[in-house]
Amino acid sequence: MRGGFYSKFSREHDGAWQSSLLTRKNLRFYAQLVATQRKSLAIALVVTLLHTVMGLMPPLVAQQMIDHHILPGIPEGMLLWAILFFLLQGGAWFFAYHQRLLTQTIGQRAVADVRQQLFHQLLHLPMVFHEKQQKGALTSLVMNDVGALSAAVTDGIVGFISDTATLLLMIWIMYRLHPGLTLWLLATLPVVLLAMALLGRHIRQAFREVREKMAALNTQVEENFAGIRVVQSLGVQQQQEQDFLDVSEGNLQAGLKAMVLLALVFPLTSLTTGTGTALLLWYGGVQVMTETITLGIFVAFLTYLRKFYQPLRNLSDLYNTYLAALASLDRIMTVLETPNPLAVKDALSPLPEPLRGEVIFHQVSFAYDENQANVLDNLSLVLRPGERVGIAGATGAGKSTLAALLMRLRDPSTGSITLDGVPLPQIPPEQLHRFMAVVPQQVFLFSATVAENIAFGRPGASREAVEAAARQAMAHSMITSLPEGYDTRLGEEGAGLSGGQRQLIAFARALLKDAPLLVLDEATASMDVALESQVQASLSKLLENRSALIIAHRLSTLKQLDRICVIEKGKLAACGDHASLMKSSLYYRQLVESNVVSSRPTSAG
Ligand SMILES: Nc1ncnc2c1ncn2[C@@H]1O[C@H](COP(=O)(O)OP(=O)(O)OP(=O)(O)O)[C@@H](O)[C@H]1O
Repeated sequence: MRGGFYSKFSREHDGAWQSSLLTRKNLRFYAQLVATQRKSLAIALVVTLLHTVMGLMPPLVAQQMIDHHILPGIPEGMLLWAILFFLLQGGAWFFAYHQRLLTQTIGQRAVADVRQQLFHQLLHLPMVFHEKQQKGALTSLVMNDVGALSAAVTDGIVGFISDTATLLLMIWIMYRLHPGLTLWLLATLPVVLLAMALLGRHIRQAFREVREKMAALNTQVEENFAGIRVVQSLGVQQQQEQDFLDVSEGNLQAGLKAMVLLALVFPLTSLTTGTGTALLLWYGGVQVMTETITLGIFVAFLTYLRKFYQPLRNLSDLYNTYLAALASLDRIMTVLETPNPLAVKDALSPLPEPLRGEVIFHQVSFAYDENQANVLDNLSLVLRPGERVGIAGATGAGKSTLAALLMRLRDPSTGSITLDGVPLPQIPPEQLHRFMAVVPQQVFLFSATVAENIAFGRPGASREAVEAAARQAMAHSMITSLPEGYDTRLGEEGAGLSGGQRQLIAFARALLKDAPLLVLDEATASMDVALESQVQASLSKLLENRSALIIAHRLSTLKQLDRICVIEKGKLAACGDHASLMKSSLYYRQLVESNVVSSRPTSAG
């Protein structure tokens, strides 16, 4: 229940994080992120430079006041200098405020864009991708990793320029004031940089560990809640709690380690500022006494010194933030760049409307994994327009897989499936999915109202349309008996409804979609006998003017259909109506005799 996708990415990344700091790929991605906001970025940069310059002027004004007015005792003009000091300081604050607003806006917009891109990609990546991922890790990717990227984009670009400019300008001003004193101060720099680099490295590692543990914790929480029925019914809460405690402890320890290291940053900076100040007081003080420098210059230096280490610390923080983001960026890029084998292949050829609706499976073979045996084997089947075809077969014969291929949740390994002569991969997905409505074996309902769940396949459908579909699906009386009828809010994954009730809602959902082809995969399997009989009775009406592919075990369902096709171990064994199959297909006869295809109410679907 742990690690998986997320930690896999972390491990892959471990050896690479230092070298991949500024790869062209990463830079291109950052550039793309802010490409739509070039104007805001340019304004932010101008504002940043104004803030930098204005912020560094006041000590020079103070120096002028001390050296040219206070020490010689000339009060005239002092007020003007004081006003200038105030204006510069006020201007610096004004621009600092706007710089923050602008950079936050740019960063948050960029992050919202990435989140959107990721969500889009994840919604479109094929089942084979999702089956290999843990939901918690994907949630962590969309939330935490994108969040880590946010800091790098928000503070990164403008922050880097602002701090570098501040540092360089400050050194230049100080050098102009007194080169000797400046070089004296700069001499302390290598020690400070080395200390910061060493500490930074450990902090980065600690934070990476925190994020990995967090992802594992996320996965564990999500899986336990998603599988709460299993956990409770097996009575394994204690074991799960213990597992949680272990991961949580790991997370705590990693967090504490990171905090201890972070706590060292402030004393370290204070120590370096203190050392610098002590040196300046001693060396600079002597210079003042020997009149090598003026008191004004000395005071200006002291003021600059207080500001000197801040941009350095910012740059080091920024470096950490960027590296932290890099680990996330890697994971995000890997998902964004995962090729989608189900993507529309060649040039799209929108089907001429109205569709005839002929579906042809031509020599279709399919295996879930390259190394596994074919689940469908050279299967050819034609669904004529308006035809209702039943699919029968033993458990595991490949019936649901056939439906999944038709819905293009997966593509055949070999062979093709065409709709009106056009291969499915060339049909725009919206058009393909408008063509069919599905009632799957395992119904998924969202934590929304019953009405919203029914309207899921046709957003914006009116309440009347929703109710009409529910009536058609025999779901109306069940829904009106719920506490708030159609407005009853369901729990996550439809909690609060029985399996049969969920299937009724899925039926209504499919009918509201009003698609020309209805795919039912054991759609009545969870209903009780009475309800199922009602749905059965109205099935032929439901199927009026529609083609249908109906996977069923129930003889009464299959008998209503135009044709029954029997699948035996992934191969098409026979097709025909019930009577002819009983005569011609030994396998079908066996299915009926062994009650796999059954008229008894206990059988599924
Ligand atoms: N996601 C998957 N990954 C790997 N193998 C799978 C997957 N889904 C199904 N299979 C395998 O493919 C085979 C056919 O499964 P499928 O669900 O199509 O059978 P079915 O005929 O619909 O069975 P049932 O009547 O029990 O629903 C089974 O052996 C099953 O184990």
